[in-house]
Amino acid sequence: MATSEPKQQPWREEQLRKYTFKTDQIPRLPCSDSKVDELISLGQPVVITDTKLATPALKWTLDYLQEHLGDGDYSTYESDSHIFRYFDEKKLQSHKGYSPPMKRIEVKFPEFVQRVRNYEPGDKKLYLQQQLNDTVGKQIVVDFLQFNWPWISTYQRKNNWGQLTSNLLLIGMEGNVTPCHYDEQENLYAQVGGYKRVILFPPSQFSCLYPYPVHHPHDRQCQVDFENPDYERFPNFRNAHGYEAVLGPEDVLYLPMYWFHHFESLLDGGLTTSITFWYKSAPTTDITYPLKPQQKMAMMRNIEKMITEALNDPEEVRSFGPKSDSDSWVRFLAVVLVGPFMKDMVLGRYTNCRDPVV
Ligand SMILES: O=C(O)CCC(=O)C(=O)O
Ligand SMILES: [Fe+2]
Repeated sequence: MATSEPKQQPWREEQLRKYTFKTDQIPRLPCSDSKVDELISLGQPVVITDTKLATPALKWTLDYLQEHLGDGDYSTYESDSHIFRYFDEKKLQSHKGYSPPMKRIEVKFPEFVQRVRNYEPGDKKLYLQQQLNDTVGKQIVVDFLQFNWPWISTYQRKNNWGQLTSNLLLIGMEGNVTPCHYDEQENLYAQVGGYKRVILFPPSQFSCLYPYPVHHPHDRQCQVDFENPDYERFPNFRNAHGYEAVLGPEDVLYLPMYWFHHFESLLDGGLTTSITFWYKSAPTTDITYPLKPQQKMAMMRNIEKMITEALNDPEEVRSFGPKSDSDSWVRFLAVVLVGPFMKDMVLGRYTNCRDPVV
Protein backbone atom coordinates (compact mmCIF):
# COMPACT_ATOMS: atom_id res chain seq x y z
CA MET A 1 0.00 0.00 0.00
CA ALA A 2 1.37 3.40 -0.93
CA THR A 3 1.96 5.55 2.10
CA SER A 4 1.34 9.21 1.53
CA GLU A 5 4.28 11.41 2.46
CA PRO A 6 3.39 14.27 4.79
CA LYS A 7 3.07 17.33 2.57
CA GLN A 8 5.90 19.78 2.95
CA GLN A 9 4.91 23.28 3.98
CA PRO A 10 5.50 25.42 0.88
CA TRP A 11 6.69 28.51 2.79
CA ARG A 12 9.21 29.27 5.55
CA GLU A 13 8.70 30.92 8.96
CA GLU A 14 11.21 33.66 8.00
CA GLN A 15 8.76 34.78 5.31
CA LEU A 16 6.34 35.94 8.02
CA ARG A 17 6.68 39.39 9.57
CA LYS A 18 7.22 39.46 13.35
CA TYR A 19 4.70 41.04 15.71
CA THR A 20 4.31 41.37 19.45
CA PHE A 21 0.93 39.71 19.96
CA LYS A 22 0.08 36.03 20.27
CA THR A 23 -2.00 34.13 17.74
CA ASP A 24 -3.80 30.82 17.39
CA GLN A 25 -4.37 29.04 14.10
CA ILE A 26 -7.58 29.45 12.10
CA PRO A 27 -9.00 25.95 11.46
CA ARG A 28 -8.23 24.49 7.99
CA LEU A 29 -10.88 22.05 6.83
CA PRO A 30 -12.11 20.36 3.66
CA CYS A 31 -15.64 21.14 2.36
CA SER A 32 -16.89 17.73 3.41
CA ASP A 33 -16.26 18.46 7.12
CA SER A 34 -19.54 19.36 8.81
CA LYS A 35 -17.61 21.82 11.03
CA VAL A 36 -17.33 24.14 7.99
CA ASP A 37 -21.11 24.70 7.98
CA GLU A 38 -21.14 25.08 11.72
CA LEU A 39 -18.34 27.68 11.83
CA ILE A 40 -19.79 29.75 8.98
CA SER A 41 -23.26 29.73 10.50
CA LEU A 42 -21.76 30.86 13.83
CA GLY A 43 -19.91 33.68 12.07
CA GLN A 44 -16.51 32.13 12.88
CA PRO A 45 -13.60 32.17 10.42
CA VAL A 46 -12.40 29.01 8.69
CA VAL A 47 -10.03 28.18 5.83
CA ILE A 48 -11.62 25.72 3.41
CA THR A 49 -9.10 23.82 1.36
CA ASP A 50 -10.96 22.24 -1.55
CA THR A 51 -13.89 24.41 -2.63
CA LYS A 52 -12.71 24.79 -6.25
CA LEU A 53 -14.32 28.21 -5.91
CA ALA A 54 -11.86 30.03 -8.17
CA THR A 55 -9.95 27.12 -9.74
CA PRO A 56 -10.17 28.60 -13.27
CA ALA A 57 -8.24 31.61 -11.94
CA LEU A 58 -5.25 29.45 -10.97
CA LYS A 59 -4.00 30.07 -14.50
CA TRP A 60 -4.25 33.86 -14.13
CA THR A 61 -0.54 34.59 -14.48
CA LEU A 62 0.51 38.12 -15.45
CA ASP A 63 1.00 36.97 -19.06
CA TYR A 64 -2.43 35.35 -19.21
CA LEU A 65 -4.13 38.35 -17.64
CA GLN A 66 -2.28 40.74 -19.91
CA GLU A 67 -3.52 38.79 -22.91
CA HIS A 68 -7.14 38.52 -21.78
CA LEU A 69 -8.05 41.35 -19.41
CA GLY A 70 -8.80 43.91 -22.08
CA ASP A 71 -7.80 47.55 -22.04
CA GLY A 72 -9.79 48.83 -19.07
CA ASP A 73 -8.26 50.93 -16.31
CA TYR A 74 -7.00 49.12 -13.22
CA SER A 75 -7.08 50.86 -9.85
CA THR A 76 -3.66 50.42 -8.37
CA TYR A 77 -2.17 51.81 -5.19
CA GLU A 78 1.36 53.17 -5.04
CA SER A 79 3.15 53.32 -1.72
CA ASP A 80 6.63 54.37 -0.57
CA SER A 81 6.55 51.61 2.03
CA HIS A 82 5.21 48.06 2.13
CA ILE A 83 2.10 49.31 3.94
CA PHE A 84 -1.07 49.99 1.95
CA ARG A 85 -3.47 51.64 4.40
CA TYR A 86 -6.85 52.18 2.75
CA PHE A 87 -8.44 55.63 2.95
CA ASP A 88 -11.88 56.88 2.05
CA GLU A 89 -11.48 59.50 -0.67
CA LYS A 90 -14.84 61.11 0.18
CA LYS A 91 -13.78 61.68 3.79
CA LEU A 92 -10.50 63.21 2.66
CA GLN A 93 -12.28 66.34 1.45
CA SER A 94 -13.44 67.35 4.92
CA HIS A 95 -10.10 66.41 6.51
CA LYS A 96 -7.99 69.30 5.29
CA GLY A 97 -4.24 69.12 5.62
CA TYR A 98 -4.04 65.35 5.73
CA SER A 99 -2.35 63.57 2.86
CA PRO A 100 -2.80 59.82 2.75
CA PRO A 101 0.18 57.46 2.81
CA MET A 102 -0.58 55.91 -0.56
CA LYS A 103 -1.94 57.07 -3.87
CA ARG A 104 -4.52 55.53 -6.18
CA ILE A 105 -3.58 55.57 -9.84
CA GLU A 106 -5.50 54.18 -12.82
CA VAL A 107 -3.27 52.14 -15.10
CA LYS A 108 -3.71 49.85 -18.08
CA PHE A 109 -2.81 46.28 -17.17
CA PRO A 110 0.33 46.11 -19.37
CA GLU A 111 1.71 49.17 -17.57
CA PHE A 112 1.14 47.50 -14.21
CA VAL A 113 2.94 44.37 -15.45
CA GLN A 114 5.84 46.39 -16.76
CA ARG A 115 6.26 48.33 -13.52
CA VAL A 116 6.08 45.18 -11.40
CA ARG A 117 8.62 43.36 -13.58
CA ASN A 118 11.03 46.29 -13.62
CA TYR A 119 10.70 47.00 -9.90
CA GLU A 120 13.94 47.90 -8.15
CA PRO A 121 14.49 48.56 -4.44
CA GLY A 122 13.67 52.20 -3.76
CA ASP A 123 10.85 52.29 -6.33
CA LYS A 124 7.29 52.76 -5.15
CA LYS A 125 5.58 49.48 -4.37
CA LEU A 126 2.35 48.61 -6.18
CA TYR A 127 -0.86 46.85 -5.23
CA LEU A 128 -3.52 46.38 -7.89
CA GLN A 129 -7.02 46.34 -6.38
CA GLN A 130 -9.70 46.42 -9.04
CA GLN A 131 -13.28 45.18 -9.09
CA LEU A 132 -13.88 42.68 -11.85
CA ASN A 133 -16.29 44.33 -14.28
CA ASP A 134 -17.59 44.04 -17.80
CA THR A 135 -14.48 45.54 -19.44
CA VAL A 136 -12.64 42.21 -19.09
CA GLY A 137 -12.10 40.13 -22.22
CA LYS A 138 -14.13 37.07 -23.26
CA GLN A 139 -11.72 34.47 -21.86
CA ILE A 140 -11.83 36.03 -18.38
CA VAL A 141 -15.64 35.96 -18.54
CA VAL A 142 -15.46 32.26 -19.46
CA ASP A 143 -13.14 31.60 -16.48
CA PHE A 144 -15.39 33.62 -14.18
CA LEU A 145 -18.51 31.70 -15.25
CA GLN A 146 -16.69 28.47 -14.40
CA PHE A 147 -16.07 29.49 -10.80
CA ASN A 148 -17.81 27.14 -8.37
CA TRP A 149 -20.99 29.22 -8.11
CA PRO A 150 -23.08 26.23 -6.96
CA TRP A 151 -20.86 25.83 -3.88
CA ILE A 152 -20.79 29.50 -2.93
CA SER A 153 -24.52 29.99 -3.60
CA THR A 154 -25.29 27.18 -1.19
CA TYR A 155 -23.53 29.10 1.58
CA GLN A 156 -25.21 32.33 0.57
CA ARG A 157 -28.60 30.61 0.88
CA LYS A 158 -27.87 28.64 4.04
CA ASN A 159 -26.69 31.76 5.86
CA ASN A 160 -29.33 34.03 4.41
CA TRP A 161 -26.72 36.44 3.06
CA GLY A 162 -27.86 39.15 0.67
CA GLN A 163 -26.57 39.69 -2.83
CA LEU A 164 -23.00 39.31 -4.08
CA THR A 165 -21.85 42.92 -4.24
CA SER A 166 -18.41 42.67 -5.83
CA ASN A 167 -15.35 40.65 -6.66
CA LEU A 168 -12.13 42.52 -6.06
CA LEU A 169 -9.04 41.28 -7.89
CA LEU A 170 -5.95 41.89 -5.75
CA ILE A 171 -2.45 41.53 -7.22
CA GLY A 172 0.24 42.44 -4.72
CA MET A 173 4.02 42.54 -4.67
CA GLU A 174 5.86 40.36 -2.18
CA GLY A 175 5.96 41.85 1.32
CA ASN A 176 2.92 44.10 0.75
CA VAL A 177 0.79 44.62 3.86
CA THR A 178 -2.87 45.58 4.11
CA PRO A 179 -2.98 46.78 7.71
CA CYS A 180 -5.62 45.78 10.21
CA HIS A 181 -9.19 46.93 9.52
CA TYR A 182 -12.72 45.59 9.37
CA ASP A 183 -15.32 45.58 6.61
CA GLU A 184 -19.10 45.76 6.67
CA GLN A 185 -19.77 42.73 4.47
CA GLU A 186 -19.36 38.97 4.59
CA ASN A 187 -16.36 37.81 2.59
CA LEU A 188 -15.30 34.52 1.02
CA TYR A 189 -11.71 35.28 0.12
CA ALA A 190 -10.14 33.06 -2.53
CA GLN A 191 -6.36 32.83 -2.77
CA VAL A 192 -5.27 31.95 -6.29
CA GLY A 193 -1.58 32.82 -6.69
CA GLY A 194 1.29 32.89 -4.18
CA TYR A 195 1.03 32.85 -0.40
CA LYS A 196 -0.58 35.37 1.90
CA ARG A 197 -0.72 35.45 5.68
CA VAL A 198 -3.94 36.65 7.26
CA ILE A 199 -4.30 37.68 10.90
CA LEU A 200 -7.80 38.08 12.31
CA PHE A 201 -9.18 39.53 15.54
CA PRO A 202 -12.80 39.03 16.60
CA PRO A 203 -15.13 42.03 17.08
CA SER A 204 -14.93 41.40 20.85
CA GLN A 205 -11.36 42.82 20.67
CA PHE A 206 -12.53 46.21 19.47
CA SER A 207 -11.14 47.87 22.57
CA CYS A 208 -7.65 46.43 21.91
CA LEU A 209 -7.44 47.71 18.33
CA TYR A 210 -8.47 51.39 18.40
CA PRO A 211 -10.05 51.96 14.98
CA TYR A 212 -9.99 55.57 13.75
CA PRO A 213 -13.06 57.72 14.37
CA VAL A 214 -15.76 57.05 11.80
CA HIS A 215 -15.44 60.47 10.15
CA HIS A 216 -11.67 60.02 9.60
CA PRO A 217 -10.45 59.04 6.10
CA HIS A 218 -9.01 55.91 7.75
CA ASP A 219 -12.43 54.90 9.13
CA ARG A 220 -12.50 51.12 9.92
CA GLN A 221 -8.67 51.00 10.07
CA CYS A 222 -6.82 50.32 13.32
CA GLN A 223 -4.62 53.15 14.50
CA VAL A 224 -2.05 50.86 16.09
CA ASP A 225 1.13 50.34 14.08
CA PHE A 226 1.65 46.57 14.42
CA GLU A 227 5.36 46.93 13.66
CA ASN A 228 5.94 49.52 16.37
CA PRO A 229 2.99 49.66 18.77
CA ASP A 230 2.65 52.81 20.86
CA TYR A 231 1.45 51.37 24.17
CA GLU A 232 1.05 54.81 25.72
CA ARG A 233 -1.64 55.74 23.24
CA PHE A 234 -3.00 52.23 22.82
CA PRO A 235 -2.42 50.37 26.11
CA ASN A 236 -5.04 47.69 25.42
CA PHE A 237 -3.17 46.53 22.36
CA ARG A 238 -1.12 44.49 24.84
CA ASN A 239 -4.21 42.31 25.22
CA ALA A 240 -4.76 41.73 21.50
CA HIS A 241 -4.79 38.05 20.58
CA GLY A 242 -5.15 37.04 16.94
CA TYR A 243 -6.02 34.05 14.77
CA GLU A 244 -3.88 33.40 11.76
CA ALA A 245 -3.40 31.28 8.66
CA VAL A 246 -1.21 31.26 5.59
CA LEU A 247 -3.40 31.03 2.49
CA GLY A 248 -2.12 29.35 -0.64
CA PRO A 249 -3.64 28.64 -4.07
CA GLU A 250 -7.08 26.99 -3.79
CA ASP A 251 -7.61 28.06 -0.15
CA VAL A 252 -10.78 30.00 0.63
CA LEU A 253 -11.06 31.98 3.86
CA TYR A 254 -14.44 32.77 5.34
CA LEU A 255 -13.82 36.26 6.72
CA PRO A 256 -16.85 37.21 8.80
CA MET A 257 -18.24 40.73 8.71
CA TYR A 258 -16.77 43.07 11.36
CA TRP A 259 -13.80 40.78 12.06
CA PHE A 260 -10.58 42.77 12.02
CA HIS A 261 -8.08 41.56 9.45
CA HIS A 262 -4.50 42.14 8.40
CA PHE A 263 -3.07 40.61 5.21
CA GLU A 264 0.58 40.26 4.16
CA SER A 265 2.01 38.82 0.97
CA LEU A 266 4.85 36.64 2.24
CA LEU A 267 8.34 38.15 2.22
CA ASP A 268 10.48 36.96 -0.63
CA GLY A 269 7.52 35.00 -1.99
CA GLY A 270 6.78 36.68 -5.32
CA LEU A 271 3.48 38.16 -6.47
CA THR A 272 0.19 37.19 -4.87
CA THR A 273 -3.24 37.06 -6.52
CA SER A 274 -6.53 36.87 -4.64
CA ILE A 275 -10.23 37.38 -5.38
CA THR A 276 -12.84 38.50 -2.86
CA PHE A 277 -16.49 37.44 -2.92
CA TRP A 278 -18.30 40.09 -0.87
CA TYR A 279 -21.88 39.50 0.20
CA LYS A 280 -24.38 41.72 1.96
CA SER A 281 -24.99 40.36 5.45
CA ALA A 282 -28.15 38.55 6.49
CA PRO A 283 -30.96 40.91 7.52
CA THR A 284 -31.39 41.13 11.29
CA THR A 285 -34.52 39.29 12.27
CA ASP A 286 -35.04 38.96 16.01
CA ILE A 287 -32.66 40.74 18.34
CA THR A 288 -31.48 38.72 21.31
CA TYR A 289 -29.68 40.10 24.34
CA PRO A 290 -26.95 40.54 25.27
CA LEU A 291 -26.11 42.08 21.90
CA LYS A 292 -23.17 40.56 20.05
CA PRO A 293 -19.93 42.59 19.90
CA GLN A 294 -20.44 43.15 16.16
CA GLN A 295 -23.93 44.54 16.80
CA LYS A 296 -22.40 46.97 19.27
CA MET A 297 -19.81 47.97 16.67
CA ALA A 298 -22.62 48.72 14.21
CA MET A 299 -24.37 50.79 16.90
CA MET A 300 -21.19 52.72 17.66
CA ARG A 301 -20.81 53.53 13.98
CA ASN A 302 -24.34 54.91 13.85
CA ILE A 303 -23.89 56.92 17.03
CA GLU A 304 -20.57 58.35 15.85
CA LYS A 305 -22.13 59.28 12.50
CA MET A 306 -25.04 60.95 14.25
CA ILE A 307 -22.76 62.96 16.55
CA THR A 308 -20.52 64.02 13.66
CA GLU A 309 -23.48 65.02 11.51
CA ALA A 310 -25.24 66.80 14.36
CA LEU A 311 -22.13 68.82 15.22
CA ASN A 312 -21.40 69.37 11.55
CA ASP A 313 -17.69 69.64 12.32
CA PRO A 314 -15.45 66.58 12.64
CA GLU A 315 -12.85 68.64 14.49
CA GLU A 316 -15.32 69.29 17.26
CA VAL A 317 -15.85 65.59 17.75
CA ARG A 318 -12.21 64.72 17.51
CA SER A 319 -10.89 67.35 19.90
CA PHE A 320 -13.08 65.97 22.62
CA GLY A 321 -11.26 66.40 25.89
CA PRO A 322 -10.44 69.33 28.09
CA LYS A 323 -9.52 72.50 26.26
CA SER A 324 -9.19 74.35 29.54
CA ASP A 325 -9.26 73.51 33.25
CA SER A 326 -12.97 74.14 33.44
CA ASP A 327 -13.50 71.36 30.89
CA SER A 328 -11.72 68.74 32.91
CA TRP A 329 -14.90 67.62 34.66
CA VAL A 330 -16.13 66.50 31.20
CA ARG A 331 -13.20 64.13 30.92
CA PHE A 332 -13.78 63.06 34.52
CA LEU A 333 -17.36 62.17 33.65
CA ALA A 334 -16.27 60.29 30.56
CA VAL A 335 -13.65 58.31 32.44
CA VAL A 336 -15.50 57.57 35.64
CA LEU A 337 -19.21 57.57 34.95
CA VAL A 338 -19.66 56.42 31.40
CA GLY A 339 -19.97 52.67 30.93
CA PRO A 340 -17.62 50.46 28.92
CA PHE A 341 -19.54 51.01 25.70
CA MET A 342 -18.86 54.75 25.56
CA LYS A 343 -15.34 54.31 26.91
CA ASP A 344 -14.50 51.91 24.09
CA MET A 345 -15.83 54.42 21.62
CA VAL A 346 -14.03 57.44 23.00
CA LEU A 347 -11.00 56.73 25.17
CA GLY A 348 -7.75 56.23 23.34
CA ARG A 349 -9.50 56.46 19.98
CA TYR A 350 -10.78 60.00 20.35
CA THR A 351 -8.55 61.32 23.11
CA ASN A 352 -5.35 60.13 21.42
CA CYS A 353 -6.22 60.19 17.74
CA ARG A 354 -3.37 61.38 15.56
CA ASP A 355 -2.74 61.14 11.87
CA PRO A 356 0.05 58.71 11.01
CA VAL A 357 3.32 60.34 10.03
CA VAL A 358 3.61 60.20 6.25
O1 LIG B 1 -5.78 40.99 0.49
C1 LIG B 1 -5.62 42.11 0.98
O2 LIG B 1 -4.52 42.67 0.98
C2 LIG B 1 -6.77 42.85 1.61
C3 LIG B 1 -8.07 42.12 1.49
C4 LIG B 1 -9.14 42.67 2.36
O3 LIG B 1 -8.97 43.55 3.17
C5 LIG B 1 -10.49 42.11 2.21
O4 LIG B 1 -10.67 41.17 1.41
O5 LIG B 1 -11.39 42.57 2.91
FE1 LIG C 1 -10.78 44.12 4.12
